[in-house]
Amino acid sequence: MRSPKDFFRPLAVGAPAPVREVPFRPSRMIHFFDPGNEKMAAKVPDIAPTVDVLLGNLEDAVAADRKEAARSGLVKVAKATDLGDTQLWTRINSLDSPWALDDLLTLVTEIGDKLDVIMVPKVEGAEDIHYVDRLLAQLEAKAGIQRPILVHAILETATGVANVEEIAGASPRMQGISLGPADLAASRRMKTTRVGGGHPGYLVREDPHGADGSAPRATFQQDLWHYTLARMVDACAAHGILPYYGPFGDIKDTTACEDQFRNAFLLGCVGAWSLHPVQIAIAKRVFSPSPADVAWARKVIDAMGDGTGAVMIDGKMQDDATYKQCQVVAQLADALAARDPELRDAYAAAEKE
Ligand SMILES: CCC(=O)SCCNC(=O)CCNC(=O)[C@H](O)C(C)(C)COP(=O)(O)OP(=O)(O)OC[C@H]1O[C@@H](n2cnc3c(N)ncnc32)[C@H](O)[C@@H]1OP(=O)(O)O
Ligand SMILES: O=CC(=O)O
Ligand SMILES: [Mg+2]
Repeated sequence: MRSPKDFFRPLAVGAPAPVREVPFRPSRMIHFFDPGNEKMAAKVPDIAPTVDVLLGNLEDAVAADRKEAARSGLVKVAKATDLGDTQLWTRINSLDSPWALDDLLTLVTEIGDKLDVIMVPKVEGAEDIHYVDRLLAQLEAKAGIQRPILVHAILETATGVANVEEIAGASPRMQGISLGPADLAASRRMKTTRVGGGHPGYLVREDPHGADGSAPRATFQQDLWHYTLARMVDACAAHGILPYYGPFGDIKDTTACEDQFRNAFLLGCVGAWSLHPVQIAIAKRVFSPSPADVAWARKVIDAMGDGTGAVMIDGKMQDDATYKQCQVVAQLADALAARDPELRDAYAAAEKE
């Protein structure tokens, strides 16, 4: 572990100074595309303005013989496209793969000034982040990059979950963590073959009831991911970085996708991955607080003055804690409204009601 005194020193001579606070930029959906797939890459100029984050994926879902095409495709897209204020991220290959080193060498030297965040898969502990941290500093110095590229970890191994707190605090570059339910299920030897979401077998059953205890008993499906997500949210909040739900693989089941995303939103996540264009609008809807909730939050903030004491609003007690809850909602709304004029108008209209 670096001494707290040295934590914010660049890790290579000539590298930019680390950030002291993770900038909060809207990232309701991290939209995955395969930069080596010409059809998908051609859609980037149209998709970019509709998403908060565009991510060129180099890892899983890109076949081994297409890894180099994906890497060079991302360089091409980044150089050719003006993304405006949409962030550009990449997911590199895992650190034990034959491709990760070249991913970092190529991307930082060729398009490091355009990349906001590098997503690192299968992070197991702080040592993985330390490795990427130092290498990025060396490459940033070599390429003359002026602002540090941030790092995002995927939580998708049992060891990673066991070490999530140290991962979250491993470097000032840490921007956030996403839950990776597919690899995590495999790593834990869970018996689901789905990418995220629930499972009909993971349930609790109502107690026996009726005259002889034989009445039909309701079952309630439970959330397989609740424990990990909650633990990840706490680790992120404790270290001032951002938590995300990851992929939902049943593209056709837009209802269950929305439910899973909403659980994550309510629990503290700021966004989720969109794997297909149909998931973009779902993430946008879910990870933007509703106009009614924003109007309520502002009403409480106004009524609470300096935030101390207690007041009643519409029969509900408000005090310092609810004031802080409402500030979370209002601050998120302000950040999203600054990026999204439609949302800004919806929030303004709801406040007038
Ligand atoms: C499991 C753990 C993980 O690691 S998840 C992250 C890794 N996986 C990914 O990144 C998957 C990304 N998504 C995809 O590859 C595709 O969406 C998959 C799921 C294969 C479905 O593709 P396909 O069968 O073409 O769907 P479709 O016919 O409904 O597509 C309609 C048009 O939309 C396009 N499209 C599809 N996905 C994207 C995308 N992510 N970004 C941009 N465009 C996309 C398709 O190319 C298709 O275009 P067109 O109408 O034929 O011109
Ligand atoms: O990479 C994501 C996952 O779920 O695995
Ligand atoms: Mg994975």
